[in-house]
Amino acid sequence: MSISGGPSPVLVLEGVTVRRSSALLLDGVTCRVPAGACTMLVGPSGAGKSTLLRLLNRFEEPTAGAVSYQGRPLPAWDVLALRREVALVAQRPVVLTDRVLDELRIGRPDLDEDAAAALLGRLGLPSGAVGRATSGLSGGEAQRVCLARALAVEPHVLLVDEPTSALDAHATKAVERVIGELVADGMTVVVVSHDAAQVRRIADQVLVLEDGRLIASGTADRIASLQEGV
Ligand SMILES: Nc1ncnc2c1ncn2[C@@H]1O[C@H](COP(=O)(O)OP(=O)(O)OP(=O)(O)O)[C@@H](O)[C@H]1O
Repeated sequence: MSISGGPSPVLVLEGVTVRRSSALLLDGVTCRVPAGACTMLVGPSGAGKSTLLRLLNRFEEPTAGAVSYQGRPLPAWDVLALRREVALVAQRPVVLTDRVLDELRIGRPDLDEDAAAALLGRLGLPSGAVGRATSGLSGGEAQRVCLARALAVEPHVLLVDEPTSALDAHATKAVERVIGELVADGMTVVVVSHDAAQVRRIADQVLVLEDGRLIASGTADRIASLQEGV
């Protein structure tokens, strides 16, 4: 149970600052990511959203402050073990193998073809996608293959950076539905989004970043009313 009595935080940031060269990417951010909920990171371009997301599985290191997962500071975790539990899907899809099935087996070599096809189908990809060459995937297809690759490992926490930025409305709906199902099944999901309507549809908690600082947090309704000046 958390100190505040709300849902237990699975990830905690305390006074996190990230400085690269002379740039201040994050400036003293303190926040909690509750377990089994969808937390969304919003804010203008360059606000530090991707940087914050990447801190959560040690693709970035803080210059000051600390991040902990399950009550343990991240440096106390074996980094590969951490990344199996806390999976990140980057904004730009990067495929590493020649075939979609091989891609989904990178972190889960025993994944059978039917399970892989079912996972892709949940994300709105057509049957047959599992047998395709990765070289012919569109940006939106590659984005979903990368999401499926992360889900194949069955992480406890899923970090996704603008997962629907290259998708049409139909595919966006499929991805949002899957995120909702994962959260209903107890997964913790953190999503970076620029889509205010999407935030209202799927966020349990919203963290608003601006110029590297956390300027507001709360439910989607609370954040919407703050932004409307109500
Ligand atoms: N290695 C780096 N060195 C210097 N500046 C950097 C570095 N990495 C990122 N930045 C800058 O830090 C700021 C925050 O970047 P970040 O990618 O976290 O923002 P963001 O909120 O995710 O933006 P967007 O919505 O455009 O994806 C940006 O101004 C970016 O140019």
